[in-house]
Amino acid sequence: MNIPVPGMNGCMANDSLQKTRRLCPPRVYVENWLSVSYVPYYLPCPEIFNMKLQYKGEKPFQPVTPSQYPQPKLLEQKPTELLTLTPWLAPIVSEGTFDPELLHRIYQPLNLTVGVTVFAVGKYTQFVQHFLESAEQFFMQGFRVHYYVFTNDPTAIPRVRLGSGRLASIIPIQGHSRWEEISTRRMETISQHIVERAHREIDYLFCLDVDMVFRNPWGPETLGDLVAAIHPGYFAVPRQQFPYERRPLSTAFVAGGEGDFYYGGAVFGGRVARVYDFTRGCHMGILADKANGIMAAWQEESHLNRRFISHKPSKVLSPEYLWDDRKPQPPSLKLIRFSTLDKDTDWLRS
Ligand SMILES: CC(=O)N[C@H]1[C@@H](OP(=O)(O)OP(=O)(O)OC[C@H]2O[C@@H](n3ccc(=O)[nH]c3=O)[C@H](O)[C@@H]2O)O[C@H](CO)[C@H](O)[C@@H]1O
Ligand SMILES: [Mn+2]
Repeated sequence: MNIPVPGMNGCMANDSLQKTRRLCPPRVYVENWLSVSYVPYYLPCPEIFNMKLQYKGEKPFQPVTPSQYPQPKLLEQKPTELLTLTPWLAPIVSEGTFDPELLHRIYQPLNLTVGVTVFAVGKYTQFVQHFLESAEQFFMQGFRVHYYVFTNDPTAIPRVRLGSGRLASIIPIQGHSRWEEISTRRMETISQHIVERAHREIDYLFCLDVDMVFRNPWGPETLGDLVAAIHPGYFAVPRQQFPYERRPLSTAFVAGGEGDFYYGGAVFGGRVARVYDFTRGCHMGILADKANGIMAAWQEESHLNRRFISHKPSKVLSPEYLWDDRKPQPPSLKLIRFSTLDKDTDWLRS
């Protein structure tokens, strides 16, 4: 009696594989009618090469969070001590939580190139010089850096002297009359730029606002798969008061008990492939909203916050990395690394 061995069925049963059939080894019958096959390791069994992994689509590799759990509070322990781990065990980076020299020695041999996208459309071109000069002083010192400056007016972008291993590309884009459109379109432009070009040129990418300035070192402690920064205005606020999009019609909708931190749209990043998925996902949400005639409360920042709830950042930057000059420095922040300038918003957006 011939008891088929499950693992061999594919090889033996396929009529089109007569040749293979001849190459399969004879079965050996042992006690209790157990059939055993001795299969040479390199037995040609061509159908295995036709077997493809069935990719199941996008599934976040992390706990999904419709569940209610207590809001993580950055100032949970003492008013001057920041939380250092999120509930999903991602580090929250702030001064004193890392050794900059050790991290430098760990990351330096990897020969990484870190990209930066920055948008300067219309009057916002005036921020580029200060942004780049301060970045040259403080951003990823000792690493290769590629700034991608997107603008509707390349002639208005100043030529800033860059250190060795650092370069800037000026990329022309279309301008839009409404500032909300300019800000929101960044998700689309960044994802396209990664596909068309940046994925070949950089390892990590940070996407930053231009109306900002670096004031202290920003180094490899910020590198991670997917990185978010806590917004300076909401780190001591109950989640119910976060300015999420609250209308269920929007794809950026966040329900009452949801949300970890309120993140700023001015700083996010990660490994280039992860930033691609992230910006593309946000862009899809923005497109769906457009089709439904709705603009989220804080434009792409609302979509970014929605996405970070279901696609948790692997690293969170404290407000040291996203401060606002219009606020006094609180005792909980030992230093300010990157901050929004006090700007004349009405004039800029007019
Ligand atoms: C600190 C922080 O998290 N800031 C966010 C916040 O307000 P902000 O007041 O910081 O927004 P903003 O005026 O800086 O605009 C965002 C960015 O878009 C670019 N831009 C905008 C308008 C324009 O005419 N030309 C131009 O180039 C520029 O790079 C600017 O930095 O909300 C915005 C969306 O509403 C974005 O999510 C910002 O990142
Ligand atoms: Mn800004």
